Amino acid sequence: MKQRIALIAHDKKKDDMIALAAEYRDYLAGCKLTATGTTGGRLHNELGLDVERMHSGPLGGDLQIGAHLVNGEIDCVIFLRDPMTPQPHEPDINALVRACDVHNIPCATNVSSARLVLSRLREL
Ligand SMILES: O=C(CO)COP(=O)(O)O
Repeated sequence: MKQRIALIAHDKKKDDMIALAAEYRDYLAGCKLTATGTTGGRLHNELGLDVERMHSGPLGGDLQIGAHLVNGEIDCVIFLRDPMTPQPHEPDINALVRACDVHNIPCATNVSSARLVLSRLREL
């Protein structure tokens, strides 16, 4: 079955997300991808990936992804958070990361951990 991966990046981490996704483009193209609105738009426009787009994060996109995850529809979350910038939707961000922990879903929150997770998933 296709791996179902959620991709999310805060604004200052979006270039990192694009570079990361470009590195794993062939693998990701074979996955079922879900993303928050702006992140998903860039992944589609710049890398041609087929991505199901939720609302933008500040408008509830993290919560939508969290709901999919709770329903058992997400296998892995790559969430490049910006630890240096306060976010208006901090409670939503925490809720998504918490949902990953509650449901034991891998959640990579920086590029190094994302590379480890994606490299391993690619081998499965
Ligand atoms: O804010 C975000 C995650 O918390 C990301 O949302 P966007 O991808 O819409 O910028």
